[in-house]
Amino acid sequence: MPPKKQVEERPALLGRLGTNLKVGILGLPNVGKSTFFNVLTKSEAQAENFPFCTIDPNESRVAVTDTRFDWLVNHYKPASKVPAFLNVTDIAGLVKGASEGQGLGNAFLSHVSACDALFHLCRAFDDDDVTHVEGEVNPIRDLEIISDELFAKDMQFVEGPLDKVEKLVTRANDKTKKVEFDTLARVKQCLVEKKPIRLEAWNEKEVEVLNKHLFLTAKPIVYLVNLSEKDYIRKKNKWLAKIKAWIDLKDPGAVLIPFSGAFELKLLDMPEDEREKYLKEQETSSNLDKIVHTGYKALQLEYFFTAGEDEVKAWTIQKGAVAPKAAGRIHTDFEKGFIMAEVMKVSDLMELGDEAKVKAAGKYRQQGKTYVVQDGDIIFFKFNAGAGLTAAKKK
Ligand SMILES: Nc1ncnc2c1ncn2[C@@H]1O[C@H](COP(=O)(O)OP(=O)(O)OP(=O)(O)O)[C@@H](O)[C@H]1O
Ligand SMILES: [Mg+2]
Repeated sequence: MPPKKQVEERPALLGRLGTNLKVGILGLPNVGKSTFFNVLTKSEAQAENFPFCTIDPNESRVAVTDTRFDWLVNHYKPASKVPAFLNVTDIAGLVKGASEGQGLGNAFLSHVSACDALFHLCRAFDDDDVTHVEGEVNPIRDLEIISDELFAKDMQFVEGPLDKVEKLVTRANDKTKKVEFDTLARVKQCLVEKKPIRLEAWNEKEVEVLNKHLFLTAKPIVYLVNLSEKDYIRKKNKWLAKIKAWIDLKDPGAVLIPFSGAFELKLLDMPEDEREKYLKEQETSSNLDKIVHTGYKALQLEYFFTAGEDEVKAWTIQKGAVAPKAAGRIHTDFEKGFIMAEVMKVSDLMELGDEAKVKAAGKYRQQGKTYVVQDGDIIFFKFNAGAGLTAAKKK
């Protein structure tokens, strides 16, 4: 007998389609979420020492720093420069029982649902003046509380659709719903086992089903630990190793980044020269850039550049986007009339010094419709705008 045809295991992206994705800040009340949001996005959301200070979500965006972008700006000296941005949402604190309506309950969870990845912020700083809703500081317990609420909410989400599709498959013998039924049944099994949906391997058809539901435990998480300034500078805190062990066990592969709201607030208030002197003295640096990069990556976003004397710009795309899709970011006509993409790597340009040398080295390539755009490509699109061949102006 010939071997059974295997289901194609192509990696497919879990989550919403599009480039306007956002990271939400998740955590118990009063752990420093708004403080983090403010120092990150230079905003002035209310961040005071009382639980449920934030009720409605605050949204802002922060530029993604990139030395390659800076190099291009320095090289082309363009009239306009536009980096990539990370969209960030500060959400209300979640408490034990939120999935049953405690605290802000379901309103809160719908704010989480509207985000595509999460910064899970937990508190590891001691300060008797800052109220902890659970009494004393214990980030492991806090991580468990939040994680349990997300599992509980997903269980509520899956039960209705699973029930409905189960009836169609088992009673009405509707074969077209089989994949949906199997997928949702596996979702339920994951939740029973307390395995986040994001950790399970799904094929493309299953991902399609999952993306209709956008479960909370399907969203990637970056763990941030809010430390006192002193602990952040000395890179020591009694909870860090325990938190790392918890993540390795419950969410293997996820990233942990230490952070300090108090330290970042202090930096923000300093004039630049003073800040530099202080950082040198303390032999430390801010982790905000690293957090932004990690959040952007968690959203499965990347960018290509267009670069010229008019403009240097980073265009956000979803990982794995093919050239016409990327062209469509600039203008829908670029996608519709796509002919080819002329591509060079920013690393080649930086290494060789200018475009002519990149061309001479054979590293300026023409790519067709199936080309998967790579992070850091510099692209010049050619497209047909109906009345004949037009080259997209280098912007
Ligand atoms: N690393 C830190 N060390 C000491 N105090 C901090 C630190 N980070 C934040 N705080 C303080 O903790 C208090 C609560 O902060 P914040 O309002 O940012 O929390 P929140 O998580 O947004 O709360 P809520 O859920 O109520 O909106 C504030 O007084 C803030 O200054
Ligand atoms: Mg807040």
